[in-house]
Amino acid sequence: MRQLFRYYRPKEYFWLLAALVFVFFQVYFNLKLPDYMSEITQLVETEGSRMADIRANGWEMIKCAFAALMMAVISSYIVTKLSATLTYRVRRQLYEHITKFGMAEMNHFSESSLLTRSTNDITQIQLFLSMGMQLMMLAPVTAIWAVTKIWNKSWEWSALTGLAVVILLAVIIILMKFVVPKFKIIQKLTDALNQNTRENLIGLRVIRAFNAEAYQEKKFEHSNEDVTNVQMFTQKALATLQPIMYLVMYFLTLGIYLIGANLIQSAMMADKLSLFGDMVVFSSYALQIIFAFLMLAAVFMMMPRAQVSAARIKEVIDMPLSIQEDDFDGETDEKGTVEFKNVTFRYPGAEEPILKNISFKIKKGQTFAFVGSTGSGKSTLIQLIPRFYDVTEGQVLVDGVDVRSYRQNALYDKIGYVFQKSMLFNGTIRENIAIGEKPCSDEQIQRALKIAQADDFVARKSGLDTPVAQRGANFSGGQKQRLAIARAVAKDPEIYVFDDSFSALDYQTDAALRRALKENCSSATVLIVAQRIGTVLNADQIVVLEQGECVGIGTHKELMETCDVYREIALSQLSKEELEHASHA
Ligand SMILES: Nc1ncnc2c1ncn2[C@@H]1O[C@H](COP(=O)(O)OP(=O)(O)OP(=O)(O)O)[C@@H](O)[C@H]1O
Repeated sequence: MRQLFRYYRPKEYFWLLAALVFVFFQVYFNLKLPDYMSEITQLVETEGSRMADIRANGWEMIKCAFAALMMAVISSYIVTKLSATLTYRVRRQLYEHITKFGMAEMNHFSESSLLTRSTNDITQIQLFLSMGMQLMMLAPVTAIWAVTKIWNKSWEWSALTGLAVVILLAVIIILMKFVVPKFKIIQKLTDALNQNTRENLIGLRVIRAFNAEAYQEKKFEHSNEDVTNVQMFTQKALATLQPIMYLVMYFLTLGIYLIGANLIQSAMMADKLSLFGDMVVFSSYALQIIFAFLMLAAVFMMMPRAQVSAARIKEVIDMPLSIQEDDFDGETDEKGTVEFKNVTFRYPGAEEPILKNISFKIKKGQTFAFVGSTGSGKSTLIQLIPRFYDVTEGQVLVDGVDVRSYRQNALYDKIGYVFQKSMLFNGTIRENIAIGEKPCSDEQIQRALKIAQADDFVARKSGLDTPVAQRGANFSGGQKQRLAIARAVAKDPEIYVFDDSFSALDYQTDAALRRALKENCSSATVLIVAQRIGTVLNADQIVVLEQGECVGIGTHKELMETCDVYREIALSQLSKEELEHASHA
């Protein structure tokens, strides 16, 4: 929690100090009220008092109460503003750090946990700062001031007040012992609940199609019940605090009046009136002290929850980045080359390597295709080029330079990566295609759409201004793929990486798209991961992967003669005649 305060700038500490001064005056006015009460009581009890005096004291009381209210409003305003500023900055830093996360960090936390941490956990902190900071100032000032006011009155009254405070503290400590450990559990369970809700919403159509509502609902109910049970426990425990507090307060008032009655009875006639006034004042101050301790208790109740949240946020902010960028700006003599040198790769935490000792070099303008059975490591291999993961052994070089030496942006500038699952963002087609830092004119976008065979269906909709729903929900799978390809083309990169990006296209569109790419982007290097032999057989070189090992590199013709795995894949898709024909074409 303490570390959160480093997000404040020096001038904001001044505002904190100002809030403290306002709180100080608020307490001053609050604690002046019983003095006037005592004055009024004495005037009422004294024979021959003037009504005007009583009214004047009453008027002073109103002014004091109003002044205390004003001070409270101003200090709340300052504290609320300061807490909102701090949480804004924490949220921004959290977001900026998360955007630099590699896949390893994303897998470590999971998306839903990062979402909970960026929203719910930050709200906990904001709640604590806005309410807690105020109470933290108000409580000690009130308690200390009120104690000094009653210090020199009867010791019996003071002892009784002390006893009430001790009882309250004991109750609070016992409650905290039970409740605080549950806060950590609540945040963890909220993570799980969010994950469940998110999964259910994203997979709603699958759930319906498979009549799996009952099953998913049961899973959801389970998470929901877990959170509810723990929350019920904490709420029930905390709910006992209020009645106990009132009980202690009533007994304290009763005790003060009982002691007061005895004192008045045994006092001289002349002292009786002033003792009565003291009793009224004392009971007011004693209640203020009890309230102050309750406020502190509220702070201590809120603090552990906020501490848990702060620790969860800190865990993300302090997470070292597995991908540390270097400072090479990407200016190279060699252009458009990709080289793998004895690359071995193991996923973080996995025992077995997924890629074993892979080596090849792609020259500028060449097309390399990667084939192999599912799970053979094709996607993993190409993910090493933009450094989504770092190699375990060996080197990946782009334009002759190790990818680890690049500034991330400089490396990304060279690569147009089209993912296996096309990702479109809420907005328009124009915004989705001209998404990068480089400015992109409408002509460039239209050209990219044409190459990606997407111009027809975009024109049939509302052109570049066609709205795109979240995740591109208003487009078909093939349309989404074409838009994702157009996004890469508009970037005009040196190197294209297509991770099974033609799978949702029909054969005709697939062929037309590859032809258009060849005609318009002939100088670009292309890497294609594909399942269809038809997509890869015209590639300059085909790399065949089998369980993470490279079992063949060559042209379609060469591999048909030399590589059993390739021949098997090819023959499972096309007949001998078709393959013969394709090889000669
Ligand atoms: N994030 C990950 N963490 C751990 N293992 C992973 C991860 N992603 C993939 N794998 C494993 O790595 C292996 C290779 O997966 P990869 O996605 O590279 O295969 P692929 O050849 O592209 O398959 P497909 O053709 O089905 O897309 C698989 O066994 C998979 O289980």
